[in-house]
Amino acid sequence: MTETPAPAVLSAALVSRAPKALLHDHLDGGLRPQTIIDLANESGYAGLPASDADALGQWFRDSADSGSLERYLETFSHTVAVMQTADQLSRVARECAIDLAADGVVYAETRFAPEQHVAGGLSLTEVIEAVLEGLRDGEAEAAAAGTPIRMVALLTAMRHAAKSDEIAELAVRYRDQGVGGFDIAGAEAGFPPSRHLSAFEYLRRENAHFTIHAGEAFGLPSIWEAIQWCGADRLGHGVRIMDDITVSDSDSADAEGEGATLGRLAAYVRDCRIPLEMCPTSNLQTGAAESIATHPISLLKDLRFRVTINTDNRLMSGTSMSREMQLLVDEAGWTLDDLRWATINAMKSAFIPFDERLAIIEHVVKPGYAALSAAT
Ligand SMILES: O=c1[nH]cnc2c1ncn2[C@H]1C[C@H](O)[C@@H](CO)O1
Ligand SMILES: [Zn+2]
Repeated sequence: MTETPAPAVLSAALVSRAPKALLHDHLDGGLRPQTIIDLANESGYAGLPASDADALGQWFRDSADSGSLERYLETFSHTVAVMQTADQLSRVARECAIDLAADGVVYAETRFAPEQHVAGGLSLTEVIEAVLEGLRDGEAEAAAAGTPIRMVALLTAMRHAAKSDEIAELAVRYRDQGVGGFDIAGAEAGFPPSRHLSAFEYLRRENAHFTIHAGEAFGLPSIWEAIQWCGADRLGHGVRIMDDITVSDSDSADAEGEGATLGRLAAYVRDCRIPLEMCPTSNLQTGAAESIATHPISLLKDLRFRVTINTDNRLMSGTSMSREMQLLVDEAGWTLDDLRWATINAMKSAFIPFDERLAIIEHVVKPGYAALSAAT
């Protein structure tokens, strides 16, 4: 993005200090392995594939590394199994806020599907309230530790199920209490966004925000429906927008994206500044991309799409915001200016009011990057 030469190396220490904004992180995909073990022991869940934290973490990473979204999603049965009481949900949410803050994340939206957490007898509202309480506790602890973070929850409906109307209503009911918006997730092929049209129409009537997982395991029709039928504010992943971009020969798009031609849908996404919640490591695991070096995120950055960097599932991908950023620096040549740009993109696209977004950009993100630039 910049004309100035990139520093030779952006060290891990420097990247970890950079302020970060995270729009796409699943609460049930980010548990600490030791917490899963603790909660399984306390609740009597006997289904874990390993009893030692390191081995369990490795099991999640390996099992999620299958090249298939459907198989990737199977690993969530273990995390969801230990998120069925209010205490369990609050603990996971509190630790999510603390872990993200310790990684330099200053603003995060974490998403979860309330309907997956009622097997232990909780109501949907009890699930939501337990998560919100944990997020508030985590924010307070992070602030006390000198790493303030603003946490927002997104409510997800599972796209194969039929709860989206109810979950959308809850997203509206809790919007002034820490819920920023709505999402649909789960297997994409065979479950187009338009299945949940009534939920999206309701949210639009209510002036509420939503994002849709689209263009991850399925291509342009899914992205097109998400935007043009459903009216999504943002795209979860959206990596397959590449199917509507022609690069004249594979190496010819230069650092400004010259040499690339956009189809109508890609042009619309760029023209309307529709944010892309991109999750590089997750895409390698589900087969949506081949390598970090060739991941579409870099071409989309050069073409000035509204690109953001995200973790998706920190447990399944063994990742963090710092790691995702560092991979882009080391393997795709991203600079500190690029990281700053993507962070501001994310803040501009956040599901909090405009004045609050601006305050974080002006008072946290820009000064943070200025201090890092001065240090390089
Ligand atoms: O990357 C993803 N694509 C589609 N669905 C996903 C992805 N990561 C997690 N999920 C699902 C599994 C979780 O149980 C659910 C709610 O967070 O969302
Ligand atoms: Zn996701």
